[in-house]
Amino acid sequence: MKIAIGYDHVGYILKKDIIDYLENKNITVIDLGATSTERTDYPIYAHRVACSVNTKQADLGILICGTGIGISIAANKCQGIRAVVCSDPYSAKLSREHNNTNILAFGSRVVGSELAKMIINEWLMAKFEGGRHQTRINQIDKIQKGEFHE
Ligand SMILES: O=C(CO)[C@H](O)[C@H](O)COP(=O)(O)O
Repeated sequence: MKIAIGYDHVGYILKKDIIDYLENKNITVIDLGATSTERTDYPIYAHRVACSVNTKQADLGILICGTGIGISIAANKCQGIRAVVCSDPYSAKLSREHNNTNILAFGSRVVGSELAKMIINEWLMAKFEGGRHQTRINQIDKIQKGEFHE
């Protein structure tokens, strides 16, 4: 399993704990920055991680900014990306089971390291259920392509 991770200057604070956690699970981490706590712009890293997932260089992506909001909004602008911002493990689990999310985002100003790890663990353990949920994902894909009709 390969996971691409991206974060801005605020997410930088949490990134080492998260990368260590993933590597301890024998996951290959593709670190796409940022490179320091110097102020930067989160869409850059959202785009890098989304491209890594879309080109299948990574199986999944993780994004961190201050709240997880901006970086997940940016990722969701990329075709084929279903990014979720989570601050609780239950939502993370359901986001995979029902929504087949391929990017998990969270905020380093919202969750601490231990809660972030619990969220990641639930997200990674969960499996997409398909069936009626696939129908809805197909509808989302069509909305993204401007091809959706009721
Ligand atoms: O959470 C974020 C986006 O949703 C950013 O991390 C946050 O907006 C950065 O703010 P600042 O430039 O003031 O440090």
